[in-house]
Amino acid sequence: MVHQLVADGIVKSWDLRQLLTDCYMTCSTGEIVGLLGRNGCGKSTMLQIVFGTLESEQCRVKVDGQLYRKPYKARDLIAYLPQGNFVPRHLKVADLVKLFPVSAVNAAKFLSNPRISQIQDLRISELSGGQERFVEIMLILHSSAKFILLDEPFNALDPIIKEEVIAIIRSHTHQGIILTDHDYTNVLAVSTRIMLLNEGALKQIQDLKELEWYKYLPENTILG
Ligand SMILES: Nc1ncnc2c1ncn2[C@@H]1O[C@H](COP(=O)(O)OP(=O)(O)OP(=O)(O)O)[C@@H](O)[C@H]1O
Repeated sequence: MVHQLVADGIVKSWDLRQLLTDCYMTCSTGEIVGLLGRNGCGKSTMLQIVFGTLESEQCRVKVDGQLYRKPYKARDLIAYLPQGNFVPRHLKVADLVKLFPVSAVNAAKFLSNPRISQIQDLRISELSGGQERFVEIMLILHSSAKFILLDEPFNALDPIIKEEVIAIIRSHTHQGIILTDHDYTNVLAVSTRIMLLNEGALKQIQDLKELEWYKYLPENTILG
């Protein structure tokens, strides 16, 4: 069964500046929605509002028509990888699956990943920045949630690991994924649909040339 998340009428201001002006975002399971936009345009803000941890002037988040006021509190609904590191640093990698909502099957999959199994007995504080980010991405992707929000998943990862993460994200077709990252080439590579947050409005990108028209990319970046 395909599930659909709709975040409707997102309005958010900081002080006198209206950052998000009536944005409408959808994501179905099986989709990977790439959210692009310039620095400071409000991508992280939008993801936190959809997750439910940041208050907004207005936003209705519905999944399959049911309204959720605090989506993050609903069981198996939505998981969020924040921009900064979030796992407790004193814990061992193998113990994380006991703390986060991960099913037994998914815990086994998480631990059987070759990169994870190599470091499973180490504490988070003993990992490199890239290893820590990889662990966090894998943990969130292996949650039981129907929808996954990923804020800068490729940050700190080297090219080979980025490729692996792209393959893992693509394989999670039972979930709906919304991701944002400054590494736009990887966002374009992994996404099945692209949205651009531009001057407070969310634009559906049909033709990648539009990313130049909205001045997100320099002219002639997209060939053809
Ligand atoms: N707690 C806050 N108080 C005031 N302004 C804030 C707060 N949090 C974020 N902002 C402002 O909201 C704007 C959007 O921030 P946000 O982090 O959502 O942007 P972003 O598109 O994710 O940026 P980046 O691509 O640089 O990560 C920024 O101008 C930021 O200064």
